[in-house]
Amino acid sequence: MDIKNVDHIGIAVVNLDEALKFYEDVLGLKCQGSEVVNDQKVRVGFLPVGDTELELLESTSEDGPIAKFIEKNGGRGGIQHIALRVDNIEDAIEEIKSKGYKMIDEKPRYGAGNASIAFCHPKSTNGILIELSERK
Ligand SMILES: C[C@@H](C(=O)O)C(=O)SCCNC(=O)CCNC(=O)[C@H](O)C(C)(C)COP(=O)(O)OP(=O)(O)OC[C@H]1O[C@@H](n2cnc3c(N)ncnc32)[C@H](O)[C@@H]1OP(=O)(O)O
Ligand SMILES: [Co+2]
Repeated sequence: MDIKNVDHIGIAVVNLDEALKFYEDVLGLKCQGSEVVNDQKVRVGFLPVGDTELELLESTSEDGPIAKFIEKNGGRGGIQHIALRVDNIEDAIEEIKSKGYKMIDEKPRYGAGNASIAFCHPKSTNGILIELSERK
């Protein structure tokens, strides 16, 4: 598998606009717009940092993965996943499965900014939720 770089770090936040005050006004990062990804029940804000990005994720639904993460985390946000950029996501999924590890997504799904994404199960990754991301 050819991992290019850390595509982004996914950070769950209770409220995106509120969280951006710290990341923009204090850290001086710039949010390059936001997007609702209905498939994941999230509203996403991207803040580039060098050759990677912080992905701030606010839940758009009480039963989405970000809402569940925040609930289990005592009502606070936190680092929810790390996304690695791959060349060919179908090949990456097949390689992980063929080596006996578990994918949450066995087929690529829509990701923010029109990426193709798939999550590996935390049980297969020593407790980290890893997202594979291929950008066109
Ligand atoms: C927009 C897009 C993009 O980049 O383009 C995104 O990123 S969307 C980002 C949001 N979307 C996603 O996260 C989609 C993929 N995630 C999921 O399918 C789910 O959140 C799971 C990861 C399967 C967890 O589901 P759920 O909380 O219902 O299950 P569960 O409570 O039974 O958890 C199963 C086990 O995984 C662990 N677990 C749960 N969430 C975790 C996380 N974020 N990092 C590490 N471990 C985690 C739990 O502690 C538990 O371990 P124990 O069994 O040991 O207690
Ligand atoms: Co992500």
